[in-house]
Amino acid sequence: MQVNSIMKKYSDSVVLKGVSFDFKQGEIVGLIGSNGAGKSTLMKIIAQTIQTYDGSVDDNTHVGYLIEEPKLYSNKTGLAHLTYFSEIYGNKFNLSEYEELLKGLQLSDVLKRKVKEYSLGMRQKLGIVISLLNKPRYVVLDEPTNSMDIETSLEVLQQLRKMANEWNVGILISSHKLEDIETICDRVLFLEKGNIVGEQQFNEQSQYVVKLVFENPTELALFIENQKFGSIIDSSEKTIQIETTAENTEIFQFLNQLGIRVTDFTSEKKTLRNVYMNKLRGGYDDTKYQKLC
Ligand SMILES: Nc1ncnc2c1ncn2[C@@H]1O[C@H](COP(=O)(O)OP(=O)(O)OP(=O)(O)O)[C@@H](O)[C@H]1O
Repeated sequence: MQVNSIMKKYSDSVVLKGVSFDFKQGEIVGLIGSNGAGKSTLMKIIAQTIQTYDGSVDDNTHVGYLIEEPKLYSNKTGLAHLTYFSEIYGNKFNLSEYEELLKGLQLSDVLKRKVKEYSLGMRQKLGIVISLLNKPRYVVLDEPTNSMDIETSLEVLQQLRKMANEWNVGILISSHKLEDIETICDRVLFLEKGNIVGEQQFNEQSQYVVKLVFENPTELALFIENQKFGSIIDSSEKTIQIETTAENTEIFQFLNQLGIRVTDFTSEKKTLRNVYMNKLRGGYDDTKYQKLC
């Protein structure tokens, strides 16, 4: 799917300012950004529930979506919802096709219960299954795990990964739960004030951000000239930061070979939270998260 230069205005306020990106079937792409950044608006445009905007979205004819709360009927059972929504999409609901998914989401045993007896998380999970009923090539999920506990979120994320792999569905998922995004996504887009301001690719290997402080600029220059650990993300007179998959011991051995002793060394696992906070939000202030009462 190709999203081209999307612009959206509400009255005088421009909430999307020319957003472009693409994503493939089978790929899971995360969308993160502050409150009001424009994530839901962008997702509604892709899902075609908003139709007035500038720009274009190619290949969005087979899109399933769950944006905000799922629209459910409290007096109807889960099964009745699946039958009803399948019919809306012109299909007959075939339980065997969705059995594994429903089981994986712990919904099989509650399908005959009325939705008014469902917890928030169960409703959300039913909404996810409904979004998959029209055999979509792409699914857009706006904060699908926001009302779920850690274990339930993980169950859902596992099932979404399976859907992406086995049904070749491309998934665009937004969340403020960065750990969820990090667990499931192949790639993450950062949306701020209506613009995509960054992108992060995930690979299998752990990445570290290593900071080294040298005794003098000459030693720093010697290190830069010879190092093959990874890309340099920042450097000053005696300090350097690199992104690397190397373990600390490998770096120390290398420094020994060069005859260099550093005056400080820190290594931090690169998480989505520290990339997001450091690069895009001007730093991560840990003190804000100290006990507040
Ligand atoms: N129907 C609407 N009419 C007017 N303004 C709207 C409408 N829907 C959204 N907005 C405004 O558009 C901006 C983007 O909202 P949107 O819901 O897309 O952000 P978001 O990134 O999904 O936020 P959140 O993380 O809080 O869900 C906000 O300033 C919001 O107030």
